[in-house]
Amino acid sequence: MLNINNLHAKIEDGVEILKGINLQINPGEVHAIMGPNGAGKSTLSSVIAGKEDYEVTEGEILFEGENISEDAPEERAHKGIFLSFQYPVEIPGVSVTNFIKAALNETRKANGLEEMPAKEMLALIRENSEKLGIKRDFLSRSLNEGFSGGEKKRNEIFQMMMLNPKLAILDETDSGLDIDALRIVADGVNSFRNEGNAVLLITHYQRLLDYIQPDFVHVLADGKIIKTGDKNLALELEEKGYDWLLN
Ligand SMILES: Nc1ncnc2c1ncn2[C@@H]1O[C@H](COP(=O)(O)OP(=O)(O)OP(=O)(O)O)[C@@H](O)[C@H]1O
Repeated sequence: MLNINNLHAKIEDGVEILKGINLQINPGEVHAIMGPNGAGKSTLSSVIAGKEDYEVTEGEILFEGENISEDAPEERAHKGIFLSFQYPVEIPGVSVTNFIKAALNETRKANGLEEMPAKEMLALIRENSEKLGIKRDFLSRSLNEGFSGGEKKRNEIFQMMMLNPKLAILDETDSGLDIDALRIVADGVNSFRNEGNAVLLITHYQRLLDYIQPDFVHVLADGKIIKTGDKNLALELEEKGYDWLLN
Protein backbone atom coordinates (compact mmCIF):
# COMPACT_ATOMS: atom_id res chain seq x y z
CA MET A 1 0.00 0.00 0.00
CA LEU A 2 2.67 2.50 1.05
CA ASN A 3 6.23 2.26 -0.26
CA ILE A 4 8.70 4.85 0.84
CA ASN A 5 12.02 4.65 -0.95
CA ASN A 6 15.14 6.55 0.10
CA LEU A 7 13.08 9.53 1.23
CA HIS A 8 14.99 12.70 1.99
CA ALA A 9 13.15 15.83 3.07
CA LYS A 10 14.08 19.22 4.39
CA ILE A 11 12.33 22.16 5.94
CA GLU A 12 12.06 25.30 3.90
CA ASP A 13 15.18 26.97 5.29
CA GLY A 14 17.24 24.04 4.09
CA VAL A 15 17.89 21.83 7.10
CA GLU A 16 17.62 18.18 6.08
CA ILE A 17 15.47 16.22 8.54
CA LEU A 18 14.68 12.95 6.79
CA LYS A 19 17.86 11.35 5.54
CA GLY A 20 16.93 8.27 3.55
CA ILE A 21 13.80 6.59 4.92
CA ASN A 22 12.73 3.21 3.56
CA LEU A 23 9.40 1.85 4.71
CA GLN A 24 6.90 -0.58 3.27
CA ILE A 25 3.40 -0.93 4.69
CA ASN A 26 1.05 -3.60 3.38
CA PRO A 27 -2.73 -3.80 3.80
CA GLY A 28 -3.73 -5.28 7.15
CA GLU A 29 -0.57 -4.14 8.93
CA VAL A 30 0.02 -1.85 11.88
CA HIS A 31 3.44 -0.20 12.04
CA ALA A 32 4.69 1.72 15.05
CA ILE A 33 7.44 4.30 14.82
CA MET A 34 9.33 5.21 17.97
CA GLY A 35 12.49 7.18 18.52
CA PRO A 36 14.15 9.94 20.49
CA ASN A 37 12.87 13.53 20.53
CA GLY A 38 13.67 15.45 17.39
CA ALA A 39 14.39 12.31 15.35
CA GLY A 40 11.99 13.27 12.57
CA LYS A 41 8.94 11.16 13.43
CA SER A 42 6.36 13.93 13.13
CA THR A 43 8.18 15.24 10.06
CA LEU A 44 7.78 11.83 8.42
CA SER A 45 4.04 11.81 9.09
CA SER A 46 3.73 15.37 7.76
CA VAL A 47 5.73 14.55 4.64
CA ILE A 48 3.58 11.49 3.90
CA ALA A 49 0.45 13.64 4.31
CA GLY A 50 1.95 16.36 2.12
CA LYS A 51 2.27 19.22 4.58
CA GLU A 52 3.73 22.14 2.70
CA ASP A 53 6.41 23.17 5.23
CA TYR A 54 8.62 20.38 3.90
CA GLU A 55 10.30 19.65 0.62
CA VAL A 56 11.13 16.19 -0.65
CA THR A 57 14.65 16.42 -2.06
CA GLU A 58 15.27 12.78 -2.96
CA GLY A 59 13.40 9.50 -3.10
CA GLU A 60 9.70 8.83 -3.49
CA ILE A 61 6.47 8.01 -1.71
CA LEU A 62 4.33 5.48 -3.54
CA PHE A 63 0.74 4.97 -2.43
CA GLU A 64 -0.97 2.02 -4.09
CA GLY A 65 1.77 2.07 -6.69
CA GLU A 66 1.39 5.74 -7.57
CA ASN A 67 3.99 8.38 -6.78
CA ILE A 68 2.22 10.91 -4.55
CA SER A 69 5.32 12.94 -3.61
CA GLU A 70 4.05 15.98 -5.53
CA ASP A 71 0.36 15.71 -4.61
CA ALA A 72 -1.34 18.38 -2.52
CA PRO A 73 -2.42 17.33 0.99
CA GLU A 74 -6.12 17.21 0.04
CA GLU A 75 -5.39 14.98 -2.96
CA ARG A 76 -3.62 12.54 -0.66
CA ALA A 77 -6.55 12.69 1.76
CA HIS A 78 -8.94 11.96 -1.09
CA LYS A 79 -6.82 8.97 -2.08
CA GLY A 80 -7.31 7.56 1.41
CA ILE A 81 -4.52 8.89 3.62
CA PHE A 82 -5.62 10.23 6.99
CA LEU A 83 -3.35 12.16 9.34
CA SER A 84 -4.44 13.01 12.85
CA PHE A 85 -3.49 16.39 14.20
CA GLN A 86 -1.46 16.73 17.37
CA TYR A 87 -2.80 20.24 17.83
CA PRO A 88 -6.20 20.38 16.13
CA VAL A 89 -7.65 23.75 15.18
CA GLU A 90 -10.77 25.13 16.83
CA ILE A 91 -13.60 26.08 14.49
CA PRO A 92 -16.24 28.07 16.37
CA GLY A 93 -19.73 27.72 14.91
CA VAL A 94 -18.96 24.49 13.04
CA SER A 95 -20.17 21.45 14.91
CA VAL A 96 -18.39 18.12 15.15
CA THR A 97 -21.16 16.60 13.04
CA ASN A 98 -21.22 19.25 10.35
CA PHE A 99 -17.46 19.19 10.01
CA ILE A 100 -17.29 15.44 9.51
CA LYS A 101 -20.28 15.47 7.12
CA ALA A 102 -18.53 18.09 4.98
CA ALA A 103 -15.20 16.25 5.08
CA LEU A 104 -16.76 12.93 4.18
CA ASN A 105 -18.82 14.34 1.33
CA GLU A 106 -15.82 16.26 0.01
CA THR A 107 -13.87 13.00 -0.19
CA ARG A 108 -16.77 11.25 -1.88
CA LYS A 109 -17.09 14.06 -4.41
CA ALA A 110 -13.37 13.90 -5.22
CA ASN A 111 -13.81 10.18 -5.89
CA GLY A 112 -16.77 10.72 -8.22
CA LEU A 113 -19.41 9.66 -5.69
CA GLU A 114 -22.69 11.33 -4.78
CA GLU A 115 -23.11 12.92 -1.35
CA MET A 116 -23.97 10.34 1.26
CA PRO A 117 -27.74 10.25 1.81
CA ALA A 118 -28.66 11.95 5.10
CA LYS A 119 -30.16 8.79 6.57
CA GLU A 120 -27.05 6.75 5.82
CA MET A 121 -24.85 9.51 7.23
CA LEU A 122 -26.84 9.63 10.45
CA ALA A 123 -26.65 5.86 10.84
CA LEU A 124 -22.88 5.96 10.32
CA ILE A 125 -22.47 8.81 12.81
CA ARG A 126 -24.56 6.91 15.32
CA GLU A 127 -22.64 3.67 14.82
CA ASN A 128 -19.21 5.25 15.20
CA SER A 129 -20.10 7.60 18.04
CA GLU A 130 -21.61 4.71 19.99
CA LYS A 131 -18.48 2.63 19.46
CA LEU A 132 -16.43 5.45 20.99
CA GLY A 133 -18.88 6.33 23.75
CA ILE A 134 -19.48 9.81 22.30
CA LYS A 135 -22.62 11.47 23.64
CA ARG A 136 -25.11 13.26 21.41
CA ASP A 137 -24.50 16.73 22.89
CA PHE A 138 -20.80 16.39 22.09
CA LEU A 139 -21.62 16.00 18.40
CA SER A 140 -23.32 19.40 18.32
CA ARG A 141 -20.47 21.26 20.01
CA SER A 142 -18.20 23.58 18.03
CA LEU A 143 -15.22 21.69 16.66
CA ASN A 144 -12.43 21.43 19.23
CA GLU A 145 -13.59 24.57 21.06
CA GLY A 146 -12.82 24.06 24.72
CA PHE A 147 -12.32 20.33 24.18
CA SER A 148 -10.29 18.54 26.81
CA GLY A 149 -7.31 16.49 25.67
CA GLY A 150 -9.38 13.30 25.89
CA GLU A 151 -12.27 14.84 23.94
CA LYS A 152 -9.90 15.97 21.18
CA LYS A 153 -8.52 12.46 21.01
CA ARG A 154 -11.99 10.94 20.87
CA ASN A 155 -12.97 13.34 18.10
CA GLU A 156 -9.82 12.55 16.14
CA ILE A 157 -10.52 8.83 16.30
CA PHE A 158 -14.15 9.51 15.42
CA GLN A 159 -12.98 11.41 12.32
CA MET A 160 -10.75 8.50 11.36
CA MET A 161 -13.56 6.00 11.72
CA MET A 162 -16.02 8.16 9.77
CA LEU A 163 -13.61 8.82 6.91
CA ASN A 164 -12.52 5.19 6.88
CA PRO A 165 -9.15 5.84 5.19
CA LYS A 166 -6.95 3.19 3.61
CA LEU A 167 -3.95 4.42 5.61
CA ALA A 168 -4.39 6.09 8.99
CA ILE A 169 -1.38 7.94 10.39
CA LEU A 170 -1.75 8.69 14.06
CA ASP A 171 0.88 10.94 15.54
CA GLU A 172 0.80 10.50 19.28
CA THR A 173 4.36 11.55 20.03
CA ASP A 174 3.56 14.60 22.06
CA SER A 175 -0.09 14.55 22.86
CA GLY A 176 0.03 13.91 26.60
CA LEU A 177 -2.18 10.84 26.44
CA ASP A 178 -3.54 9.89 29.84
CA ILE A 179 -4.77 6.36 30.53
CA ASP A 180 -8.28 7.13 29.26
CA ALA A 181 -7.00 8.73 26.06
CA LEU A 182 -4.68 5.78 25.56
CA ARG A 183 -7.69 3.47 25.71
CA ILE A 184 -9.70 5.68 23.34
CA VAL A 185 -6.93 5.56 20.75
CA ALA A 186 -6.36 1.84 21.25
CA ASP A 187 -10.03 0.82 21.11
CA GLY A 188 -10.60 3.06 18.09
CA VAL A 189 -7.62 1.67 16.19
CA ASN A 190 -8.54 -1.90 17.05
CA SER A 191 -12.08 -1.51 15.82
CA PHE A 192 -10.86 0.33 12.70
CA ARG A 193 -8.19 -2.11 11.59
CA ASN A 194 -9.03 -4.75 9.02
CA GLU A 195 -7.39 -6.71 6.21
CA GLY A 196 -7.83 -3.89 3.73
CA ASN A 197 -6.42 -0.92 5.65
CA ALA A 198 -3.22 -0.04 7.46
CA VAL A 199 -2.12 2.07 10.42
CA LEU A 200 1.08 3.99 11.01
CA LEU A 201 1.30 4.86 14.66
CA ILE A 202 3.91 7.30 15.88
CA THR A 203 4.36 7.07 19.59
CA HIS A 204 6.57 7.44 22.63
CA TYR A 205 4.25 5.25 24.64
CA GLN A 206 5.24 1.62 24.83
CA ARG A 207 2.02 1.08 26.80
CA LEU A 208 -0.08 1.99 23.80
CA LEU A 209 1.48 -1.00 22.05
CA ASP A 210 0.23 -3.27 24.83
CA TYR A 211 -3.26 -2.38 23.63
CA ILE A 212 -2.57 -2.10 19.91
CA GLN A 213 -0.48 -5.01 18.73
CA PRO A 214 1.84 -3.70 16.02
CA ASP A 215 3.16 -6.00 13.32
CA PHE A 216 6.36 -3.96 13.09
CA VAL A 217 8.13 -1.50 15.35
CA HIS A 218 10.67 0.86 13.78
CA VAL A 219 13.16 3.09 15.51
CA LEU A 220 13.73 6.40 13.80
CA ALA A 221 16.82 8.36 14.84
CA ASP A 222 18.45 11.31 13.13
CA GLY A 223 16.20 11.04 10.09
CA LYS A 224 16.74 7.34 9.41
CA ILE A 225 15.13 4.08 10.44
CA ILE A 226 17.94 2.43 12.34
CA LYS A 227 16.18 -0.69 13.56
CA THR A 228 13.03 -2.67 12.81
CA GLY A 229 11.55 -5.44 14.89
CA ASP A 230 8.29 -6.77 16.26
CA LYS A 231 6.43 -5.67 19.38
CA ASN A 232 9.22 -7.02 21.57
CA LEU A 233 11.47 -4.26 20.28
CA ALA A 234 9.19 -1.73 22.00
CA LEU A 235 9.59 -3.60 25.27
CA GLU A 236 13.34 -3.67 24.83
CA LEU A 237 13.35 0.09 24.22
CA GLU A 238 11.26 0.64 27.33
CA GLU A 239 13.85 -1.21 29.32
CA LYS A 240 17.07 0.03 27.72
CA GLY A 241 16.23 3.41 26.18
CA TYR A 242 17.70 4.39 22.82
CA ASP A 243 21.39 4.82 23.60
CA TRP A 244 22.38 1.22 22.80
CA LEU A 245 21.09 1.73 19.26
CA LEU A 246 22.69 5.08 18.67
CA ASN A 247 26.31 4.12 19.18
N1 LIG B 1 8.60 23.32 10.41
C1 LIG B 1 9.78 23.20 11.04
N2 LIG B 1 10.57 24.27 11.21
C2 LIG B 1 11.77 24.16 11.84
N3 LIG B 1 12.26 23.03 12.33
C3 LIG B 1 11.51 21.92 12.19
C4 LIG B 1 10.24 21.96 11.55
N4 LIG B 1 9.74 20.72 11.57
C5 LIG B 1 10.64 19.95 12.20
N5 LIG B 1 11.71 20.66 12.57
C6 LIG B 1 12.92 20.16 13.26
O1 LIG B 1 13.19 18.89 12.75
C7 LIG B 1 13.60 17.99 13.78
C8 LIG B 1 12.69 16.79 13.81
O2 LIG B 1 11.42 17.19 14.34
P1 LIG B 1 10.19 16.20 14.50
O3 LIG B 1 9.09 16.97 15.13
O4 LIG B 1 9.93 15.54 13.22
O5 LIG B 1 10.78 15.14 15.52
P2 LIG B 1 10.04 14.01 16.36
O6 LIG B 1 10.85 12.78 16.18
O7 LIG B 1 8.62 13.95 16.01
O8 LIG B 1 10.24 14.58 17.82
P3 LIG B 1 9.39 14.44 19.16
O9 LIG B 1 9.57 13.05 19.61
O10 LIG B 1 10.09 15.41 20.06
O11 LIG B 1 7.98 14.83 18.86
C9 LIG B 1 13.62 18.83 15.05
O12 LIG B 1 14.93 19.28 15.26
C10 LIG B 1 12.68 19.97 14.74
O13 LIG B 1 13.00 21.12 15.47
